[in-house]
Amino acid sequence: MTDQQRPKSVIVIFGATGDLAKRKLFPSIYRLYQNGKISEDFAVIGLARRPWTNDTFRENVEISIEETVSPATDLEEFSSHFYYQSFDVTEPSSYNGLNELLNELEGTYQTEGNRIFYLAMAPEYFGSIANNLRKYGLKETEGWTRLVIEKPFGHDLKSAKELNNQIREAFNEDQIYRIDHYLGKEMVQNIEVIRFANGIFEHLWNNRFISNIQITSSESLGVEERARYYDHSGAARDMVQNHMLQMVALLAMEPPINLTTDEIRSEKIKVLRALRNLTEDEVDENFVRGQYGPGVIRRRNVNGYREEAEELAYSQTETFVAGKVMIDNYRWAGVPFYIRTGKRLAEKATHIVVEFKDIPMNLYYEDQKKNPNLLVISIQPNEGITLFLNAKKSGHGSAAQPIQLSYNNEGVNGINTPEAYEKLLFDCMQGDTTNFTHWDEVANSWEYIDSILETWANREPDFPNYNSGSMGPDEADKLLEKDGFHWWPITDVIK
Ligand SMILES: NC(=O)C1=CN([C@@H]2O[C@H](COP(=O)(O)OP(=O)(O)OC[C@H]3O[C@@H](n4cnc5c(N)ncnc54)[C@H](OP(=O)(O)O)[C@@H]3O)[C@@H](O)[C@H]2O)C=CC1
Ligand SMILES: O=C1O[C@H](COP(=O)(O)O)[C@@H](O)[C@H](O)[C@H]1O
Repeated sequence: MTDQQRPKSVIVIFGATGDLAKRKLFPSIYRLYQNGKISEDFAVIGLARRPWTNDTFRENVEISIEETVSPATDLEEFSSHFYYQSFDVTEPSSYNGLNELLNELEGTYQTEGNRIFYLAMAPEYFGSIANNLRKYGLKETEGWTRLVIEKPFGHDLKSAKELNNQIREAFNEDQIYRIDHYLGKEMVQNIEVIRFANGIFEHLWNNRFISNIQITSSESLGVEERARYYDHSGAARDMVQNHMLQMVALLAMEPPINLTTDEIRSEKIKVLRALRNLTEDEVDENFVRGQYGPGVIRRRNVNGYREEAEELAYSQTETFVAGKVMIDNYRWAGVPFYIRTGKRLAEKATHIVVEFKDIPMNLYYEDQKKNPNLLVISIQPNEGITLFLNAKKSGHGSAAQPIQLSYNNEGVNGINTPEAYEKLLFDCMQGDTTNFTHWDEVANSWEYIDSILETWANREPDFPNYNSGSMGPDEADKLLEKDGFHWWPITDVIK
């Protein structure tokens, strides 16, 4: 990439003293810089209320990178591109000051007027920030302007629509980048390639050959420092409405006619529109929620959710969701997509298991034990694909045994690395919205989740109902047992 081709811009981070900026955004920008993916002509403006100076900000940026990226070199030179402005988003006069700083930096760095506004703040501010950016002329530039919005995008369909209307008054859809960091994960992006670049899978990828699909995203961490946000959200809003349903969409979509953003998004939207909305009884039947109690994780005693912070003492918020998602279309009629996600589970891992239907008669297993073929897509911590087949047991006789064909994607990224954010920030700078969610995806996902949340709001949960260190409440296992299936173990098959 020549310097001319590298994206140039000023990145304005609202909420630059916060957790997301520290853990994901600064390290991502650094990795782009380190790998020569952004031009030397870049600047970052950090905004938040606390009275930091440029020096304090740069020191914090350097610390965050030292903690997350290795090796970290040239940190001083890198952090000299970072500027801080004490800024209260609720105070309109702040925006004039920001405009001045932007103009000044655009003179110092040849960023061609390109601006990214990254909203790494509580969602209640998103609408008014977008509006003020327009009102105070910050969008008027010779280059492009893009708005990156963190999740959660609304609290339900109604609030998401209101928020979207507010943002759309100031920005066009093609300027809005609604981030879902799962779409930046290497193996999530690989789902499309595995499906559409392999004849052997695509022919079998339907209700005639697949019995069920399981998606597990388990976390061993608890709520950590985010109790205020999380208790207002819960696992259904925090993980299912976005990351889990995005994975369902990628697994279930039809092949797009080409790889353009519009065609890919349009196929995903069709899947989300085909999700079977549930009646109250169906929610009871097909969805399970849980909240963690105390327990042991890797030989360490951990608190229950209600003991994590004072304000959680009587919380009714779910930290676990398992569900059976049905897609009412020609390809998937009758195939359950089981999803499962939760905090304080036995381990941190995200896996997809595609279980193929069994052969009509099994000649090779004396005990008639069934070993269906499985395709496992390992998303994290290790990345890869494993195909479980049956093959002859060595030696005499014709008995069969399960074997695995594995591909280990060498670029292991580990947990909690900025890698997904790095890719998405780069896409944003290139103007590529493919791996960001379109409003129609957000709206259809909310419509599905709303019916579940409305049912739950009318039921008193019996919490806590799973021990930390387990894989969630027993009901989550029963959900599959009723259909004659079971969760395949999440233990990483890719070593
Ligand atoms: N942290 C994470 O892992 C993830 C976060 N997100 C989303 O990212 C966003 C940010 O989350 P996170 O970083 O964890 O939140 P934090 O609470 O850590 O940070 C919030 C930031 O907003 C600033 N802020 C608060 N009020 C104002 C105000 N009136 N004017 C200006 N700045 C203000 C705070 O700084 P100050 O107090 O100095 O003003 C701080 O920098 C949220 O939407 C969250 O849902 C999404 C996925 C993961
Ligand atoms: O968006 C979120 O995702 C994280 C899990 O992300 P991962 O990349 O570590 O799998 C989750 O912890 C957090 O609660 C949620 O807001």
